[in-house]
Amino acid sequence: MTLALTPLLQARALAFLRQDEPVFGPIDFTLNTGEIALVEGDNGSGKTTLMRVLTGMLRATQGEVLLEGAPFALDRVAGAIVFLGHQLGLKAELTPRENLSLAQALYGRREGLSIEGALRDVGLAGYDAEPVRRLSAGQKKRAALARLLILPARVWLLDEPYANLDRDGIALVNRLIDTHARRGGAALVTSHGAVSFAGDALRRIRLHA
Ligand SMILES: Nc1ncnc2c1ncn2[C@@H]1O[C@H](COP(=O)(O)OP(=O)(O)OP(=O)(O)O)[C@@H](O)[C@H]1O
Repeated sequence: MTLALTPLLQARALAFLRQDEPVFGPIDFTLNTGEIALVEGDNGSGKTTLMRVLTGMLRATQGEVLLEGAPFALDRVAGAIVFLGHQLGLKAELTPRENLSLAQALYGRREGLSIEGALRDVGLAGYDAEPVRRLSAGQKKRAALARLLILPARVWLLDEPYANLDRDGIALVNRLIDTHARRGGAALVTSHGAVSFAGDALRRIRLHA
């Protein structure tokens, strides 16, 4: 199937300043359906800050963000963007399965994949009834990856998604991103290494400290 190239996320002259000092930008980029962009930059160059601006956690100082062609609005973020950051957003006392049910209650449901299926895909079958606090760091990351799969949002913002993962887990992240892009989603990924997406859809956005 050939998907029409539709802009899912656009930044125009986007910049963030702290106490009048630029943290990043101004930058321009367009992320279309099926595209994967790698956000590169040294420690402190503003990669996480950019992610926070794109999820609405921080307000841009300059420029604008367009979400599916329309001006960024917080009430549209939940259905359109899913963020995987350093904080995984999992409730420690709930099991992975309960966490995923809660996420679907809040942010909607993607058709065609059950919670059990998603947990199986990320290698957590058998751990789905353990509270998250009893999982290893890599297993927690896998539970957070399963959340990407069961939500309808087409834009994935992944801040260091490879952290705490073994080789198999790193390959899993690459596979999930690649499949998501092929199905018409898009991903913006920060990483200090380990990126090897299949296909030639990878683009690069460079931030300077
Ligand atoms: N809450 C905060 N208050 C003040 N300054 C902050 C805050 N968070 C980040 N910064 C500063 O903003 C700059 C960019 O930080 P950011 O975390 O976005 O960088 P990064 O590119 O993600 O870095 P890394 O590669 O180390 O993860 C840094 O100089 C950092 O010290």
